[in-house]
Amino acid sequence: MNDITFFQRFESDIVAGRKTITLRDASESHFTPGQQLRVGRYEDDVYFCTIEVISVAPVALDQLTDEHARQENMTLPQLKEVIGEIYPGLIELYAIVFKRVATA
Ligand SMILES: CC(=O)Nc1ccn([C@H]2C[C@H](O)[C@@H](CO)O2)c(=O)n1
Repeated sequence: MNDITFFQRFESDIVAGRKTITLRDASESHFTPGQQLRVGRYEDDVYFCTIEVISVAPVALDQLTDEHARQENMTLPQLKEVIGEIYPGLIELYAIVFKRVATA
């Protein structure tokens, strides 16, 4: 059983440590620092790594910076486009900072 999923297209960035943050809605804001999460692919729920949560903090869409984008391994326009596709109309997000601690 996985604790969180990511779209398959982000798997290689997470495993390589290039993606160290994810922006989620309130339904996934309950994770706590120090918690280790089994990570699966959204499309098939296949486990691919374990991450440790470093921090969870609210962030508004218009407060996103180039630093958030860098941690996502994207540009800021790319990040805002992705968020708009996943969470249309959502303004209040939660930034989950993490590190990968194990791979499948
Ligand atoms: C079900 C669901 O919401 N799955 C998600 C949500 C977000 N992501 C990724 C996409 C971006 O890189 C960031 C910011 O939302 O997190 C995801 O992979 N899967």
